[in-house]
Amino acid sequence: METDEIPLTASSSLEVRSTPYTGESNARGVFATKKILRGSLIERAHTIRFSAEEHDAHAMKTVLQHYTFSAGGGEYYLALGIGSLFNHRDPPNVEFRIHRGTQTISYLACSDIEVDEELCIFYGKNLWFEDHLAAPREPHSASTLRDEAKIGGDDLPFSDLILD
Ligand SMILES: C[S@@+](CC[C@H](N)C(=O)[O-])C[C@H]1O[C@@H](n2cnc3c(N)ncnc32)[C@H](O)[C@@H]1O
Repeated sequence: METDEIPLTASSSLEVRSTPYTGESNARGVFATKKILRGSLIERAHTIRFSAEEHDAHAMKTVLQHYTFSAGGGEYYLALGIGSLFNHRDPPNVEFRIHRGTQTISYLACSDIEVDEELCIFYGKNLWFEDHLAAPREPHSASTLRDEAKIGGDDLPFSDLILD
């Protein structure tokens, strides 16, 4: 197989595509190539875990600060593979959970996802970029799955996590 024929992900239902709207030089996002049903496990990413000291002294001074999941309690996780490529949307169509024991992060569909739809997680309310996927808010919208499941606080970069 020629190099340019090798797909950017080996998954049969996901594809990494260019997302110029995010404004980075090599902007990417994760898209569905098949319909994904609510509740489906999309990905289980292995991670690199590091401490608050390592985060504050090193990671937060680099681009890694935009990729790091904070689990509270001085723990930070960098997801490997496509786990670091989900863009932000509120409301999201993907929820994530950090599994401390296995140092993994799982990503689950929290709504049905159509072919060619981008898969997005919720980063939290304090964003460090202009949100190009922001949807106009209903004044009295019903709570989402995320609101019901929320455990983290808004002081965390990613406040939508569920720990085990
Ligand atoms: C964890 S990375 C996501 C993957 C990233 N797009 C890439 O290609 O490496 C987070 C970065 O993606 C961009 N991003 C994510 N969601 C976005 C959104 N809704 N609107 C604009 N930029 C977004 C921001 O630049 C943010 O710092």
